[in-house]
Amino acid sequence: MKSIAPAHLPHDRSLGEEEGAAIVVRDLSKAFDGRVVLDRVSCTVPAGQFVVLLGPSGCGKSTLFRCLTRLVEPDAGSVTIRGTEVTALKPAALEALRREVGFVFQQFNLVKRFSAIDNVLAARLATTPLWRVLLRRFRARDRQLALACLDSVGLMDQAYQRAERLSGGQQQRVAIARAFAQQAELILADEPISSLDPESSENVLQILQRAARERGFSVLCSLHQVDLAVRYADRIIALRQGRLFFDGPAAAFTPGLREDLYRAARS
Ligand SMILES: Nc1ncnc2c1ncn2[C@@H]1O[C@H](COP(=O)(O)OP(=O)(O)OP(=O)(O)O)[C@@H](O)[C@H]1O
Repeated sequence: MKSIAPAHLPHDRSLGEEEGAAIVVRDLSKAFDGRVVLDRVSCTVPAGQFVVLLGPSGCGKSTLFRCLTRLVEPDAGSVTIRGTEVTALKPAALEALRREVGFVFQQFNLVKRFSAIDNVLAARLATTPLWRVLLRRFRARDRQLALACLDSVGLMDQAYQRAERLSGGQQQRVAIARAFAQQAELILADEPISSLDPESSENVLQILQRAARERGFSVLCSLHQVDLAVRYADRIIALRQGRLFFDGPAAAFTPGLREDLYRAARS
């Protein structure tokens, strides 16, 4: 890995900032086959903020995402989610923690032949007795919650439509409604708009931004679209060649920094 300049950190990261944070990453490192992909990355996702993770292709964004819930095991460093040190958890506790995180993926991960509402109800599986799942007899309160979540992403009128009949943007909104229905308060969205058209992309980002501003969710979302990141995010974390390049308010991510971030990848 090439040597690069130190990270741009507009704030001094104080312990105060980490207190009550949704995610605290400390000195996280990961190598694949001896090649360093994350190199002592430290960053913070404050509670109740919409944070966008940026960086050139191959800089380690997905690896960082996966390390957060140990879908990929980091080699060193720590991750703390809402006060729990994820990197110290035993398997059962790790499973329980993962159920408390709403995941949104690029490929939506819906059951295509199920209706929108049944896909959202999948978020309630962990707390629903098996017989109810098998007979698709979800509790009335779970159905009400699922409908409210679909309403909050503008899809109440599509609740009984099969997922496969919805547009890509609508399917991604169902996936977000499913994350809301988990009542997880932390959403990890890995490139959620990469297969969407511009209008649907903005729609999805508005929903994630509102989830933070109006509902107090903490959202970490990786994107390739810097313009959209600057417009929608409260905070930006940027990686370059596996190292932290920037961690601060979106307003402090200047055009010069943006140019540096992507120029390094081209050189
Ligand atoms: N399981 C793996 N085994 C070996 N190498 C891997 C593995 N996962 C990722 N890598 C490598 O790690 C580097 C970082 O990959 P990662 O997917 O984290 O980057 P990214 O920033 O998310 O890229 P993109 O924006 O293109 O999705 C890449 O060089 C990739 O080839």
